[in-house]
Amino acid sequence: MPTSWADSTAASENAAPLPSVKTSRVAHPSRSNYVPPHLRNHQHQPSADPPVTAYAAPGVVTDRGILNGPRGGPRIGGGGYIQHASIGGNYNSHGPGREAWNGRNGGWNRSRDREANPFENVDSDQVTEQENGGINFDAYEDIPVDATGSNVPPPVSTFAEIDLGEALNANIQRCKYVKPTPVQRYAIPISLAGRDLMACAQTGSGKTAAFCFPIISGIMQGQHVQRPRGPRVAIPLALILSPTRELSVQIHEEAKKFSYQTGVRVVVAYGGSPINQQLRELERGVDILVATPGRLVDLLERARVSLELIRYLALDEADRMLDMGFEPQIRKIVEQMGMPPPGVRQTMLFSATFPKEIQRLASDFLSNYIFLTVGRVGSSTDLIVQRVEFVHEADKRSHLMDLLHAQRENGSHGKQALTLVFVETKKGADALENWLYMNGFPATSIHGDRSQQEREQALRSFKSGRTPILVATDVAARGLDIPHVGHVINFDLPNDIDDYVHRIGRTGRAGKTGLATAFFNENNSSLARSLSELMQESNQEVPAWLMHYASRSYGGGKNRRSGGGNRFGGRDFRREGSFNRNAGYSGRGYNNHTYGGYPSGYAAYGAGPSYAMYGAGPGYPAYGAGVASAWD
Ligand SMILES: Nc1ncnc2c1ncn2[C@@H]1O[C@H](COP(=O)(O)OP(=O)(O)OP(=O)(O)O)[C@@H](O)[C@H]1O
Repeated sequence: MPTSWADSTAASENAAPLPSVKTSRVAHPSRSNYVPPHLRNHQHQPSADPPVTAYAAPGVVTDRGILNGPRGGPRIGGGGYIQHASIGGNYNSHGPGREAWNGRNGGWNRSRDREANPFENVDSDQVTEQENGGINFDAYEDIPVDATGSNVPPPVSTFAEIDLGEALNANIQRCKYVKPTPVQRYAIPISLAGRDLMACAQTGSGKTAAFCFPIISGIMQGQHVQRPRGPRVAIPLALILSPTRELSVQIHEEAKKFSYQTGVRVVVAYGGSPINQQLRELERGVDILVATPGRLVDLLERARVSLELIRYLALDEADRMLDMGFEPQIRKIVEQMGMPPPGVRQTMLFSATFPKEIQRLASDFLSNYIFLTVGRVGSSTDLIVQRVEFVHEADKRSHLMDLLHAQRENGSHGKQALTLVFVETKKGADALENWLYMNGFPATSIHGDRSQQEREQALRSFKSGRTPILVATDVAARGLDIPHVGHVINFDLPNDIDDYVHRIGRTGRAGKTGLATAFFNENNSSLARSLSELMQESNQEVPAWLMHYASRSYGGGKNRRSGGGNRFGGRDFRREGSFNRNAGYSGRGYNNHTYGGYPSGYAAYGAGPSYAMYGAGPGYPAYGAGVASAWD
């Protein structure tokens, strides 16, 4: 377990063993005040978020109100964030061509629109934290990095080494990003060189900026074709797709920060919220469209968006996007709606997990791409302390209660430390939220049966700390970057180990430490092997009983880790002899660069022998051509 990157404040909430449990239970709230979940949404007035409520406040708080609190307490309603809109200053134009296409075409009508300053809303705790140290990059120095493909552009060590444009650099500073994270160091130069990319890097390691920066910079500096001015058709230059609405909202917020005063306009479109509002935003011009697939297909079918000038396509959580549920929609968007083909557009796929079969599907969307892994593919970060406890189904609730009481008594659930509890089903989420409430724990929930308004409200309430427990289905498993999540509890374990990786990745982000607890029982036997492998790879203590289960289990069809072994290296599926789609992928010119713990100065590039190994870090053996990956 390495030292924490950043999070000295979280020291109390991570590695220390959970203390002895429960003493007293909180008195049940008065039933007369109890409002069941399905009715809670209808009785509140919009208001701004009140101050964070102490965890054991006398009133039990849900995301929609204090249910048994004192009279006159803060009312909680469905209102949005308070917007402190201010006027954006000059729109800097960078590089030739920017004015040419923006002023007259599909771009932003600057004279009419004033750009709100997205940095004015940044929560002050976050800023202070970042100013006080941000990421401890020392923890990254020996992270193994592997890049396969032809002529891999060299990485950078600082943002200053790359020409991202003055306005974007100013925003990077406003974000307090002092230097690029490892995935950014490699991915940004690759993308700026115009190359397609499939990138796999650990949760919370800064992938959003890794694909946003090159897109924004490219649009700022690019000579783009003039966009015809259709009456009502939006013609973006870049499309960023993500699997969930909340993640699209988050990417949009991030991208707006990065593109502040660059002249690049970012719009978001996602399901469950009024389409008319989104259409109005689109009509005002769009350079980068962030969207969920379903809503985008709707907009395309209404002919309100055209993809014919897409220059950049990014798929966040790309493996999820190409997994069974989404693949047909993604294929439709990418292959059948007029988007320029691979090689004409630039395509970037990012995730923390990339199963081999998904890589194969994804390669249809890419041209001569580079496969980049930063850290071990599909691994969790070592900064998350993982515990697995054997808990029978019938004992789960009381065990959860014990954990929460212990947290409370230890003061590790302070003002901002949040707990995310994953369950398998939507009904299960409602039931557990309810039960927590009945036991005096302020909780809210997020799942697919709640309205979008309720989902967003729940997330706000959780982020603000007003309801510091969020019960969630997998809808919250991927991508969400919620500061101060100190503990992720897998009340129900997922069936797929990759889902586990994403779930626990909601803590231990951006260099901070975190704690993940899983309740395991016979029903999870098929996960035992992949879970124990994952834990071993992340230097976690694996209980003997789990090893025992693992030795009896053959892995499930969905547990792609089955096979064991150290999986670093050899995971670009093109390395396997069977892949024959494009002769260029094998043999000459297809090189492998492994940078095991090299902080800078990557000497060898280009025409080395195929699968050459550069600076392999200790413990990360090189896999040559034809060596099977651990997924086999
Ligand atoms: N260069 C940087 N310096 C400091 N902080 C950074 C830097 N890059 C990103 N961050 C911060 O790190 C956090 C995690 O970033 P991000 O959400 O992009 O992670 P991710 O890799 O996409 O995670 P996930 O796999 O869960 O989607 C964010 O709060 C982001 O602001």
